[in-house]
Formats: sequence, C-alpha cells, structure tokens
Amino acid sequence: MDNIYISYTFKIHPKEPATEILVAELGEIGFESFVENEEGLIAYIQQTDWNENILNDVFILNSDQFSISFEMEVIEQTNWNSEWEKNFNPIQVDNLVSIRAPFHENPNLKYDIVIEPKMSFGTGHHETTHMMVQHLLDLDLTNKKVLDMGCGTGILAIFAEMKGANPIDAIDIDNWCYQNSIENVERNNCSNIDVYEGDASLLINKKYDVIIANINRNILLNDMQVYMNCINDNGTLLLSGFYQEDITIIDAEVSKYQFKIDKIIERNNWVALKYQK
Ligand SMILES: C[S@@+](CC[C@H](N)C(=O)[O-])C[C@H]1O[C@@H](n2cnc3c(N)ncnc32)[C@H](O)[C@@H]1O
Repeated sequence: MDNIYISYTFKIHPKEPATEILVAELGEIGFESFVENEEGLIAYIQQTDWNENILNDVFILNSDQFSISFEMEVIEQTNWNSEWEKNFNPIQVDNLVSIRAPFHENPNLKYDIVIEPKMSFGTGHHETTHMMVQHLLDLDLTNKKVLDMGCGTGILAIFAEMKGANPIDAIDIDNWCYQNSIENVERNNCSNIDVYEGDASLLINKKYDVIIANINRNILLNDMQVYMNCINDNGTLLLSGFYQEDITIIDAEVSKYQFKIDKIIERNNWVALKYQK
C-alpha cells in the first residue's frame, strides 16, 4: 500500500451550505475522503486520480456567494497516522456508541468502536455514517444475516456484530477500504465478519435479513435490483449516501419490490432510509 494522496485544505466562509456542496462536487471527481474542521474542510484524493486542472470545473469555487481559498499538499503514505491524529475527533452517537481512533480515550459508552480510518470513508464524522449507526441501534440484530455494502472502514459491519448479527458480509469496491476493513474488524475483535473486495456482482445466491448500503444515489439505483434479490421477505433495508431531494427517485426504485419506508433520519440535508415490506 504505497498510495500517495493529495490533500486540499479549504477555508470556507460562510461554511454552510458551501461545505456540503463542495463535498458533493469533489466526490464526483474522485476525492475519496473528507474531514471537516472549524475553518472548512480537508479533502483527499489519490495521486493516480488527480491532475493539476482537477478543480477547474468545481463550480462552487467560482461562486460569489462564498469565499473559498485552499492550499494543496502531497501526503506520503507514511504520514497518515499523524494526519489522522490531527484531524480525527472522536464522536458519540446518542450517548450509546463511541467511534474513536486507538489513540483516543475510551468514554465507556455501551458500544465502543475503534477505527483507524487512514483513507477509508467511515469515521462516523459523516452524517450518513452517523445516521446508519442510529438506524442500527434501533434494530434487533441478534443472529441476523447482514450485508454491509460499501463498507468503507467496516464501521457498520463492526457495529452490526456488536449488536449480535451473525454472519456478516462486508463488501467494498475499493482495495484500500477492503484492506482497512480487515484491519478494523481485527482491531475490534470481530469474528463473524467476512470482508470482500468487489461490488454487487459478488451477490450471487446470497440471502440476508438486513442489507445496509451507504454508497451514493446512482450506485444504489443501479444495483438495487441485485440487492433486492438478496433480501429476505421480512428483511430490513437501510440506505444512505444521498440527499433529501433524492428520496423520491430512490423510493420509486425500492417500492417496485413492495418495500416501504419505515423511518427517515435526516442530518444536514443528508438522509438515511429504513425500509421494510
Ligand atoms: C459513503 S462510503 C460509506 C462507508 C461506510 N459504510 C460508512 O457508512 O461510513 C461508500 C463506500 O462505498 C464504496 N463503493 C462505491 N461504489 C461501490 C460499489 N459499486 N460497490 C461496493 N462498494 C462501493 C466506496 O469505496 C466507499 O467506501
């Protein structure tokens, strides 16, 4: 793993909604990971996905409604730990779940998830991860077969195991996330999770009680048929990675399979939907 990353540190004023729009635009052009801070945002892209004109078509940077400045830096693989120590603040969900790096103190909540995210998405900072943890908190996962599609750091699969799920498949298309999920699964002493590198094409002859997919609108729409072929009739589907305004198009797709929205969680315009039949 000798990936070299480029980081952009953006100073943004006023921060919202500019930060959210910037994350969406940067995500479209290959940026993989984002850390918000008080002044704005740090965004990371692999050098192999980067070119010197990469920001030319990012519309928000030319908006006269916001002031956005940035600095670029090349980050060698070896510096990741110190990068994360600087930028990863521990978080808590509903006073029940802590998501922290190994170097943070354990706040002794009911569930303690230790993640060394390096460059994988899923520190719990992101609204979508946070909301998926909230949905999972509500579910009885005892001995449920769970799929975590687009597992990132493996955080949701790990939390599912902590809540009693068994067995769990965690899949990510990205090699870095695959490797990082394996590391985090071990770090949290999980023994019921199998991690795979790949996409929906791996889901042949699979059946799950709960499918978790926090990816993005277009991939969810594209792969929904495969997911729905794998979900048991009395199963639960948790979807996130899209905005409030995308609910209609997502729901039009999922309702083809007679699943209905059971609960919606919203944070800063991002949503996480819980579906059941
Ligand atoms: C928004 S992150 C979610 C990570 C983690 N599950 C969480 O909730 O924090 C989406 C993840 O989906 C992965 N991904 C993107 N396209 C995918 C696909 N077609 N199949 C599987 N994973 C995919 C990305 O590599 C990324 O790690």
